[in-house]
Amino acid sequence: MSEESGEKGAQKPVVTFLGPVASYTHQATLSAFPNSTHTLTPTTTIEDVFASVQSGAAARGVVPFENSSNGSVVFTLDLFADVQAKYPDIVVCAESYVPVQHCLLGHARSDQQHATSLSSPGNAGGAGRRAGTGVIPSPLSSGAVTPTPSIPNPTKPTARPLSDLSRITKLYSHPQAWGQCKVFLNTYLKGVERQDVSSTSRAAQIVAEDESGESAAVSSAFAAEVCGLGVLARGIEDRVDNTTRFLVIKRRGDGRADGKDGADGEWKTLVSFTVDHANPGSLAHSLAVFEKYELNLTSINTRPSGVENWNYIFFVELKGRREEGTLDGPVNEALRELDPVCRSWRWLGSWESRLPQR
Ligand SMILES: O=C(O)C(=O)C[C@]1(C(=O)O)C=C[C@@H](O)C=C1
Repeated sequence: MSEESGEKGAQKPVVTFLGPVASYTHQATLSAFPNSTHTLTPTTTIEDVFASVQSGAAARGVVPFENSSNGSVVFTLDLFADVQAKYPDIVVCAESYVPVQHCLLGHARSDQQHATSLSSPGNAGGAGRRAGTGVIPSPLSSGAVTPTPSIPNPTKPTARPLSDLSRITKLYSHPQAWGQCKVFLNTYLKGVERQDVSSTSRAAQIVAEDESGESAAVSSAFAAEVCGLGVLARGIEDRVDNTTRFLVIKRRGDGRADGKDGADGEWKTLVSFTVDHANPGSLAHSLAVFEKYELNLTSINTRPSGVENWNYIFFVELKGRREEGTLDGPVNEALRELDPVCRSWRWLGSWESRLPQR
């Protein structure tokens, strides 16, 4: 992403992001839009980000799109699907990859309390608050995981608790985070109730407000600092290379794409389309137009169409660029040929790839 997005003038351009502050989305936003040149405004939901950009209240918005181990952020895909036509002008103009290292945050116990709890007979015997749930008491455990039907081949968690977790009865996080920390959570906090909230930093805020000490959040070390929480475990994600891709959105026609014009960098394009499911070959014919113009499809996602059960909207990402305001180039050619073979389609933006080169 470049810093060139947003309007010029006396006022700093507004960039909205999924907040509150200290979310991973905030980190992605800071990496692209410094505070010194932009007004960064947190919103409560991903939909709020779309709404503020669509209305023009914000010049740019930053939303999570996909995680390397847990897949697509379906909330964002559904907003791009835009069944109610609320966000017709939203297009993607940049992307950012952020390494995500999750922590378990809570109220750290005093040394005295901690020592007492670790030496209590309940914990030494593996019982304690979650007796019978198969929880391995921490931090005395071996870190081994018992196979379950959902995890037939478990790996050991790489992280170990830094504090006693036996009093934790409720976990808060964004739903995307659970799937990124399966091994740690199933090992040390199996059976503990999980509450989905709007973001990982919101989870940290809620836990900070709960002085009982019985709740914990899957969130970031940054959020621990901002909310004054302790880090009960660090690096609890299943994979050390856990990374989330964020997209920057803008209104169509609002300035050029946030890349360097004329740069040799690789470009990506996102297109959505629906097909007539009763017509054999309609999906295959739709995909074939991209092959005809040698456009390399790098991903396909589907979501329920929202119109009729068992009908889908397809999202394809491809290598290539459609410049706003032109009708030339292979992406435009392919879209022209897509038109008669699909039911509906929408160009959702072209931007310069920021995928780190290996
Ligand atoms: O930005 C945040 O903190 C979020 O809660 C969102 C989100 C996501 O939806 O992917 C961002 C990064 C992590 O992958 C987990 C959650």
